[in-house]
Amino acid sequence: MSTRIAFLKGHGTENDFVIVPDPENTVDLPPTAVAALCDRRAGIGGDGLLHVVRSAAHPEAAHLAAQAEWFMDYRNGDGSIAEMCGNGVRVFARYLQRAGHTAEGDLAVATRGGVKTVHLAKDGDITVGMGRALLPEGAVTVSVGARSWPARHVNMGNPHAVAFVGDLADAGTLHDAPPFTPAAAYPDGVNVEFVVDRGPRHVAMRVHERGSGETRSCGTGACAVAVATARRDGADPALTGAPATYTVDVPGGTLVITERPDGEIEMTGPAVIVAEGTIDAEWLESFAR
Ligand SMILES: N[C@@H](CCC[C@H](N)C(=O)O)C(=O)O
Repeated sequence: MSTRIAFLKGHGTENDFVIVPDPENTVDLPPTAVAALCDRRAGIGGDGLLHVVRSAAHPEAAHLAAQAEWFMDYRNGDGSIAEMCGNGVRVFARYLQRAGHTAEGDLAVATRGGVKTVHLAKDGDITVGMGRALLPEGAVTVSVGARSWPARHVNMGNPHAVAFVGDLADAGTLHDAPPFTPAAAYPDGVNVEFVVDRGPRHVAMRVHERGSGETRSCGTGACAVAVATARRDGADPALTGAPATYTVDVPGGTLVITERPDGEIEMTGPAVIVAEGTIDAEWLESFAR
């Protein structure tokens, strides 16, 4: 009988993840294996994968072990690595709570984008301290077909380009990554958000994610959108001295983002575990080389 590897499936506002609990970092997960697991027809299916590892057992996180017991080794659906995943970190925390590794209250999670503090309510939404946004200078233009819009750079640990459009349908099918001018603006790729207004401090977005394609939500993207919208609205908390809270609708639900005058950003949203099972290790190993 072949060995089996545990997995779970979860989502946050329908940004969905394969979760692989691997406390001692013994499961080989090269990009080909991650892409196979995330394949929606031939695998389990997901926008990305959450590899749950003790920080002390992972070479990229061992230096953070004193601050955070667990490391979110996040991978995009194509197997590429990203610095941070805002929906993923909530689902990661929900898994740790369900597995009995943490209780309600505050939990520190190590990510490639630094240590994040997650606040878990018993059954309710989860709030994450997402850190500060960086707003690099410079302009880019994002295009869909013959139309183009200026986009704002916002870095949430990972790169985002935020474009305000007249209608979310303007983004088209988003089957492919929208092109940029200048083309070399994002040598490591970028997540692109298209945004419309819904009301006072209330926007809606669609996103094309680096490494995953169009997804139904992106937590870091929603934070980038809230930050870019606050600057557009003249509501930059560093200038007004008042927190700015935005409701961001995504195709898979709603996220609430608050930026404080010190620049710290909090995101609140749901996180749900929907299934668990086992992966055939022989099948997975067939993608390892
Ligand atoms: N969906 C995530 C972001 C995942 C990483 C992104 N695709 C990247 O490559 O930067 C989120 O909820 O933040």
